[in-house]
Amino acid sequence: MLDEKIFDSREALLAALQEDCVAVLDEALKERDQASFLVSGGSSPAPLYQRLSQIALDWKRIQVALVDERWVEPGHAKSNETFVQKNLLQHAAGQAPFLGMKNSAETAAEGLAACEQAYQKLAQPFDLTILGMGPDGHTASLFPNAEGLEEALTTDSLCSAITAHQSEVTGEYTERMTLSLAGIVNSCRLVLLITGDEKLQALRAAQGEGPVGDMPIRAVLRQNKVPVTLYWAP
Ligand SMILES: O=C(O)[C@H](O)[C@@H](O)[C@H](O)[C@H](O)COP(=O)(O)O
Repeated sequence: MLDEKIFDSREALLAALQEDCVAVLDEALKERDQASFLVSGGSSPAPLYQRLSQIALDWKRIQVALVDERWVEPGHAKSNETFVQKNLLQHAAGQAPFLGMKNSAETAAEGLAACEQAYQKLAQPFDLTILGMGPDGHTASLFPNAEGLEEALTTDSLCSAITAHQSEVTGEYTERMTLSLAGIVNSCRLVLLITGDEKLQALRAAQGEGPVGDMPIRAVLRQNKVPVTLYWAP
């Protein structure tokens, strides 16, 4: 079941989503010592993170962690860790403890056990997870028919290693670490943040019939464990 919040502009979407994120995190901090906030990379969430970074939340009690990562070193232009450091972990949010996915292993598959061990220490279930979606129907780094996708959709672990088929969407960085489906639904709230008509059309296609493998976002849309809220603007 997808709760849809449709906005006339990205500005209106960002204002509403910022407010909703703050409310969820604030509420979590009232109930527990530590909250956990799982964040995707990509271009869509950048303005949201920039807004949230300025908000006076009790960030030192909010564990920020990645939804997925390209298997590149921090500092690399395509590193989600660097993207989150630059866009979210600034100003007030600079106090937040951060957990990335990239470690010293040669490959994501070799780094999986250490990543899993670290992620198991996060406050669970995650209080809020921000997901994006590509026009190919991927979310996190669950890419269509990727190597490791079947495992990522069935494992009980929080994390999975994926090798995507190279496409315009993946670019050359096809080796990924990602939350598994179990990791994604190990959240109290899921936000799906997409903009533009192309992605809305892709979402509508994903809501139709068809194999999860072709559009992995379908696994998130078809589960009924965690509420998913769509935030969309043109
Ligand atoms: O590592 C990544 O790129 C993201 O985690 C990925 O899953 C992203 O959410 C989608 O690709 C949408 O990205 P855009 O918002 O840039 O379209």
